[in-house]
Amino acid sequence: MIEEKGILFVLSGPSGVGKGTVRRELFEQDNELKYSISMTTRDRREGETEGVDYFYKSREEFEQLIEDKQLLEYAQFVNNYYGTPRKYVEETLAAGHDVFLEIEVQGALQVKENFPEGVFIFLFPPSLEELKTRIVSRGTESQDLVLKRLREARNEIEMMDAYDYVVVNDRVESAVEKIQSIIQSEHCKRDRIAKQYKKLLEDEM
Ligand SMILES: Nc1ncnc2c1ncn2[C@@H]1O[C@H](COP(=O)(O)OP(=O)(O)OP(=O)(O)O)[C@@H](O)[C@H]1O
Ligand SMILES: Nc1nc2c(ncn2[C@@H]2O[C@H](COP(=O)(O)O)[C@@H](O)[C@H]2O)c(=O)[nH]1
Repeated sequence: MIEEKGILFVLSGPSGVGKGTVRRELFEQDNELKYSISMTTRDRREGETEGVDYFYKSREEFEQLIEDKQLLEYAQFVNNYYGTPRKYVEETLAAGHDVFLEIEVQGALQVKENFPEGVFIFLFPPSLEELKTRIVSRGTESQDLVLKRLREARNEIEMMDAYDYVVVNDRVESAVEKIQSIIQSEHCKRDRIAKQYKKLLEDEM
């Protein structure tokens, strides 16, 4: 019997490129995908909700999660920890659902080691100038943190080659459309492989 596991999709990209915006729009349109809510030690922003945007943890709680191996991956990004709960991802994939992670690059590379069959998508800004405009106009970070995030952006962009797909977030709708096409084509690809595998098994019997 062929296992019908879900597909793991990972979206990364520099801070402020629009990952959250694109992901929320994608989820408005696709109710089959499951979003993995991350853990973080960063302070809750105005308008964010515990258990919707993140699970907010103290540094001690987060370090305990690391020690207990409850995280699939984790990273320190501009003074805070961020991590993906292992149990949710493994159980949801095993139940046959696709899981969507929105995480930074160091974490995505860890996921790739454990899930090389995952689909890795890098969201790219139309320009570095526009990236700066977006992160500044969001108005959630101090000037100092904006600068740190922009510095990190350059390192993240250098890792873009490790991804399967690069999508430019010029307009939200067109970025969402491109990601939907990627999801559909990955399903077609896996269906085709599963059929070939099934036929191979039948021929052998
Ligand atoms: N295609 C777009 N055109 C113009 N503005 C956009 C676009 N996509 C997102 N934005 C705006 O850019 C800002 C940053 O977007 P968002 O918070 O989604 O980025 P992010 O990549 O999730 O950032 P972070 O990694 O810091 O959480 C927001 O104010 C959002 O409204
Ligand atoms: N490695 C991980 N990175 C994560 C995770 N959840 C979110 N993130 C990324 O962190 C930065 C900053 O996020 P912000 O909400 O403070 O703006 C951004 O790139 C997120 O995608 C995670 O579980 N692991």
